[in-house]
Amino acid sequence: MKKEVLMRINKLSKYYQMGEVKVKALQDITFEIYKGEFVVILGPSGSGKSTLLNILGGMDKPTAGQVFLEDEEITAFDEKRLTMYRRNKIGFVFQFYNLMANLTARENVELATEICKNPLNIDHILEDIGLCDRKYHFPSQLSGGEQQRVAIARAVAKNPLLLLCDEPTGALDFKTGISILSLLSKINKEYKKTTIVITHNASIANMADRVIRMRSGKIIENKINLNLVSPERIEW
Ligand SMILES: Nc1ncnc2c1ncn2[C@@H]1O[C@H](COP(=O)(O)OP(=O)(O)OP(=O)(O)O)[C@@H](O)[C@H]1O
Repeated sequence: MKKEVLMRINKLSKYYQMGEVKVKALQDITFEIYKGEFVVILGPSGSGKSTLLNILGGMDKPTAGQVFLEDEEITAFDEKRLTMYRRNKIGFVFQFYNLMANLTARENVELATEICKNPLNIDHILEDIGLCDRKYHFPSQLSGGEQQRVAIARAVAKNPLLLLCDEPTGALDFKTGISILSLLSKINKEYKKTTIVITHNASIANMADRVIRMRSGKIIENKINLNLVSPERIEW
């Protein structure tokens, strides 16, 4: 079956001028993301993962190069179109959940869906994600794993084309981390959401359809994972 390209990244570079020194956070990066894939972008601290994710998510602009989502060049968007892009096309999951402390779990998800075009049914997602009996709790009444589930529900409820996850298990213990990875895998398959996870944790790469390895702002490897391991069997 021919794979359809969802996102095309073409000769992307990002430089920061720090006084006399030019920091090359991304150097001439080119790759494609296919529809339905679960991709892990793996690299040590400082390799450029967050810089890349911020550009793919429309939160930052590159120094050079382009990013296309389907046929649209997002790197050519003005601020207004970037806002719509972030709102409607991308679901974000961060290491530290970023929930609103004064809203319940359900309200956190609801708030995100109120401003986007094609939201999914909130209660259905909360049930699917295992938060049915927790939806009227505030973040402070939830464990870290439960808070991350709310953050995932919030991202998925927007019905985005792409889920961007930045170290989604970084603040969690091993067992809870695995349950979050299982959930992301389920969302990828059942909701057919193309998913990119960035991490420095090499074990997580075992569950990816494709692994892109970065070092010093460059891609050093981009390969299909032939030994796919289910999240429940990952260890670190
Ligand atoms: N706003 C900025 N100004 C100057 N340099 C920056 C800025 N953001 C990132 N960098 C530099 O760009 C390089 C890549 O950083 P980036 O945060 O993308 O790496 P990373 O792989 O995500 O690291 P980590 O896993 O620690 O978050 C680093 O050398 C970093 O110091």
